[in-house]
Amino acid sequence: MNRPIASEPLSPEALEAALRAVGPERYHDLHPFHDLLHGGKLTKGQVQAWALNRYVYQAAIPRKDASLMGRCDDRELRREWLHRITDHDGFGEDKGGVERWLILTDGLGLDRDYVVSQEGALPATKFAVEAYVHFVREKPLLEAVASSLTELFAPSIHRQRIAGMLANYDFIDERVVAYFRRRLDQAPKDADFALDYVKRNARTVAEQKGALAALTFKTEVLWAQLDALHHAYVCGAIPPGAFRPE
Ligand SMILES: O=C(O)c1cc(C(=O)O)c2c(n1)C(=O)C(=O)c1cc(C(=O)O)[nH]c1-2
Repeated sequence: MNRPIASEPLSPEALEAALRAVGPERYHDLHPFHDLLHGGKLTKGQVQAWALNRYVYQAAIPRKDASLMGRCDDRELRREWLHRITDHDGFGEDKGGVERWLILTDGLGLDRDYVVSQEGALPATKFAVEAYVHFVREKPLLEAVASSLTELFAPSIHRQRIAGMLANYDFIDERVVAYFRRRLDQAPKDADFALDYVKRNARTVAEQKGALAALTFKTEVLWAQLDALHHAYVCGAIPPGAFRPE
């Protein structure tokens, strides 16, 4: 639950504490699908399904960041936000995070064109991811920034994933987990900047409630994707047209 905000705005420190408290209650590291994934309990086909669906999220991140920049009058914020797009799409020699994700799906034996086409992704994955892009495009800028704050909680799940998947699956190697190693450096810088921005700019009770609600919304975007994976690939209710492991 979000901490209730009374009639007085929180201090920046108390707001930070309230934002950080969302993670232990709602972040997707708590989802049972992640226990299965990191604990080596999935078949290769189920891991393929996760990677192929998660590609939809990866591919949308630079679009949502471009949306955010497209509506931002603050040059300093744009300067700081810009590298998020190149982190994923690449710049010059660096082919970027989307390419590293495709190295992961290549390593799992998935056909690149099929992954990139997103044809085999679950309906709920597409809806959840697109809801995030729309949220960032349409909500107040402060809430758009706050919705990225799940990244405060990402390094710990990336560390768990690297260690768990390397230890538990013979089809996972360093090349496949390179995406997550890179995020260990990138995510904390992004999250620190976004947190500082939210603390400086969420001054009224309404703005602080909006920031907390944005972060909660984002945890739901992530949770819904894992619910869909669990339903389809653990419970076995694969929707028509979605990827079917061999
Ligand atoms: O593997 C994960 O659990 C995870 C979570 C998140 C997140 O919390 O949104 C991101 C990422 N990874 C990630 O790799 C990434 O590039 C990323 C960007 C964003 C964002 O909202 O801008 N979240 C995340």
